[in-house]
Amino acid sequence: KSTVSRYLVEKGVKVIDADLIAHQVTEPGTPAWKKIKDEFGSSILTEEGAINRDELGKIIFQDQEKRKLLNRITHPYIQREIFMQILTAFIHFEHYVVLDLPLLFEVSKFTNLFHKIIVVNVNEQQQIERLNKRNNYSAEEAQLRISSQMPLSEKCRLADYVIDNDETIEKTKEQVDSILNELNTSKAYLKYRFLLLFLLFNLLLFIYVFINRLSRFVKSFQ
Ligand SMILES: CC(C)(COP(=O)(O)OP(=O)(O)OC[C@H]1O[C@@H](n2cnc3c(N)ncnc32)[C@H](O)[C@@H]1O)[C@@H](O)C(=O)NCCC(=O)NCCS
Ligand SMILES: Nc1ncnc2c1ncn2[C@@H]1O[C@H](COP(=O)(O)OP(=O)(O)OP(=O)(O)O)[C@@H](O)[C@H]1O
Repeated sequence: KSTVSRYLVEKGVKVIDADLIAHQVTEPGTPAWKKIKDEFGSSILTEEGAINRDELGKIIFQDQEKRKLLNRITHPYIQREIFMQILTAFIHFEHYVVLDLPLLFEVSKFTNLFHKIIVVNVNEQQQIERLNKRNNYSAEEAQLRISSQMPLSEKCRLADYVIDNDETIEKTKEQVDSILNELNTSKAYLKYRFLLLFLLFNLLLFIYVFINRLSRFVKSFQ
């Protein structure tokens, strides 16, 4: 996913990266950081007080309940930030945004809100080898991470587009280009814009009603 997202950014596409947001919302001193520290103890902190991501990863990828606990702590903050970035993109008249979401199918109930879903597919052997090369994970550690998610084959079945990332990055980029060409010609992204207009209208309506009620409340004391 990240390899495809980096290429999309090179092409000028607005990409919202859930992993990056997950790192940001768990910075030292954030509400999520405090909750993680309270629930998992200071043993998962570095000497500087930051989340020791390797240590926490070891815990949660071996223990489903602890992974669910971490998800319950972090996902509300991640989702809120994702929504804010979508709204910002809309206000900046972005035609569309790409959400880089590792757990779209596992945690999101709103897959139908997405105009198109793209899954980056790779065979499991490649996945393990690349994780080993990038993160120095053992085959077992890589397997634990892979098993913590929906099987890629299932995600491919649910996708509108599947990018086959088994071969060279150049071949992957060619597939991205053809999807972008198809997307840029489709008018269906209007669905996204309508939805955000609707959300913006409701937000403005809520603010108007709230101010109205507040002014009447204040007057009642005069
Ligand atoms: C466990 C943590 C500390 C490990 O950090 P680390 O820097 O090693 O990994 P990073 O955050 O870059 O994630 C790398 C990949 O791990 C996988 N992954 C991360 N969190 C999860 C999870 N809760 N469940 C399944 N897979 C996950 C995803 O494929 C992700 O792309 C971190 O992943 C985390 O805080 N996870 C909880 C928040 C989360 O669910 N993030 C996923 C995207 S929203
Ligand atoms: N086609 C490819 N050929 C060779 N290496 C690749 C290819 N695609 C990705 N890689 C490398 O494999 C590693 C994992 O790729 P990437 O970071 O894109 O995966 P990811 O889906 O974002 O993984 P995660 O879910 O763990 O964040 C990276 O080091 C990346 O450079």
